[in-house]
Amino acid sequence: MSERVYFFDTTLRDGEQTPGVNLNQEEKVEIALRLEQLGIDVIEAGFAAASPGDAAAVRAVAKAVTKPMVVSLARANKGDIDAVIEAFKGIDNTGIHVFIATSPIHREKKLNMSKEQVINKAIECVSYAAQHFTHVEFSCEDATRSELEFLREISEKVIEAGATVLNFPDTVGYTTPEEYSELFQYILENTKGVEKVILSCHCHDDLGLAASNSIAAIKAGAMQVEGCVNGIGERAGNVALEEVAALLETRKDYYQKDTGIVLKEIAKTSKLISRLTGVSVPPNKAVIGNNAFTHASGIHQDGVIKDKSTYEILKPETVGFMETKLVLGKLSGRNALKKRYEELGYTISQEELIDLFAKYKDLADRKKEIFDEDIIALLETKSAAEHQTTYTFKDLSLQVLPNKNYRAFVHIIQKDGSIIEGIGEGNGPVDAIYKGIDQGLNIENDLIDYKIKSISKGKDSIGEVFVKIKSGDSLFQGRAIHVDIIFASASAYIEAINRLISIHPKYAVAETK
Ligand SMILES: CC(=O)SCCNC(=O)CCNC(=O)[C@H](O)C(C)(C)COP(=O)(O)OP(=O)(O)OC[C@H]1O[C@@H](n2cnc3c(N)ncnc32)[C@H](O)[C@@H]1OP(=O)(O)O
Ligand SMILES: CC(C)C(=O)C(=O)O
Ligand SMILES: [Mg+2]
Repeated sequence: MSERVYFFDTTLRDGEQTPGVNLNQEEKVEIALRLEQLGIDVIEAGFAAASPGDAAAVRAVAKAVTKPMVVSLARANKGDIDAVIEAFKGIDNTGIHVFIATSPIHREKKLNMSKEQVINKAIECVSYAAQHFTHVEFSCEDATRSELEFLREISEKVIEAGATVLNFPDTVGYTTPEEYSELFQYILENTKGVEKVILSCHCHDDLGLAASNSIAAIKAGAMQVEGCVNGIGERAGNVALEEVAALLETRKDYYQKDTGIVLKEIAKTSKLISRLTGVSVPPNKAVIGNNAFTHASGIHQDGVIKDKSTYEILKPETVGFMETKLVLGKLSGRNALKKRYEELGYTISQEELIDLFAKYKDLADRKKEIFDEDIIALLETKSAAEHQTTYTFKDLSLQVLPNKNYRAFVHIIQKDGSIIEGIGEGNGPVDAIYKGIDQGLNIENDLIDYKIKSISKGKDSIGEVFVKIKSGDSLFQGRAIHVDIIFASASAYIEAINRLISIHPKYAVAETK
């Protein structure tokens, strides 16, 4: 049978210790209500002794939620404990979290206390707290740099004094999965009265091991895991609770643990906390990052199109995200391109796909991100090419003249494959190019309109050029799209000229030139 793991969320206390984060009462209440939806068992709402504002927020949170137990942190001194008692006066389902450091470094350098003094302080404070609360968590701060025997000794004493939860924090993210699991095994095997309490783990991520250490503790017998949504917290942060929850769900086959977490609430909770704390979620963050369910490479995209389980161990819907995403880029393959066209409502044959894919790769080499507008534009390029009549733009080069004018050398391909060169000078590059085309093709017309706009997003967006030319009373338009707007400008102009010569007898000769 699966055992239950309790989730203790300290986003509102340790999470608020993230440099630069400051949550007011309203924000704490809003987050707490979300945490309740997420199925958190215990919410640490703050540190009542820290300020009158935090005491008020802790109280407001306790009044706002109904299901989770709400606790406040307190140092091992009467003043801090009294602040918690005061904050929770008259509110049910509240508790206290008392801590004192146990490691030699903290005892000697910070507290200036002997082992005996630390134990006596802990007993005195836990006893006092237990007179006011039925839920009393006691934490051995910096447990992972403390002597195991001392942890056992203080644990036995605080259990006797009335502690109901014992927490062994890896305060500075120093431990490793093997070592942390040995700590829990040692406490479980050697501590008198341990069967009466819940053992808890609390991991910081200084060496990137917070999730591994938490899961090792759970495997070794910890029944409660403490952490913050989005992994925020002091320094490198606390373990990201959503990672532990997703792991226990995904690997239930191995860990066989139940939790009260409503996984589909994860995305909403993460977004709210990111917004209210101002701490953004890195795109590659496990479970909640923007890229966590996004596939970018052709081989992976092909696999996911065939069956999502090839590259997804967790469904995005399970944790409240909308869907698996395939992003088109330089590394995508034909199958992903075809699927995107289909999603956009275009039916593409295999032959068309071969042609489009070549153009797509050419575009992807030039552009960082490919948007839907880009691939639709590729289809349009294709149909423009099909309509192509007499002339096609080949290439050009530009010179800046000493008088700041431009000289353009334009190469145009005729239907029979021969190349025409035109040379033109103008006060800008497009002016010079258009004069070069006119000169090469010996065609007179007036440019009536020239418009340019970007089709998709970003600095490397595709440009669309629209031109209108006039010959006699007739107007002819041309349109072209390309990453290079100079190329697009020349192609659009030549397209307009193709239309002109196709209906203008005067230029019929031009076709056979
Ligand atoms: C591992 C953790 O995350 S612990 C939680 C950390 N969170 C916070 O500190 C946020 C809230 N803190 C605060 O607002 C302030 O630090 C307060 C109001 C709690 C205390 O402020 P001050 O009284 O000015 O003390 P200050 O913060 O400068 O120093 C801490 C004092 O508490 C003592 N102390 C530290 N931990 C404990 C403890 N668990 N039990 C008893 N005393 C402790 C220190 O030795 C120091 O004592 P000293 O003044 O005699 O040297
Ligand atoms: C107060 C304790 C539980 C803590 O946050 C830590 O040791 O990291
Ligand atoms: Mg902490």
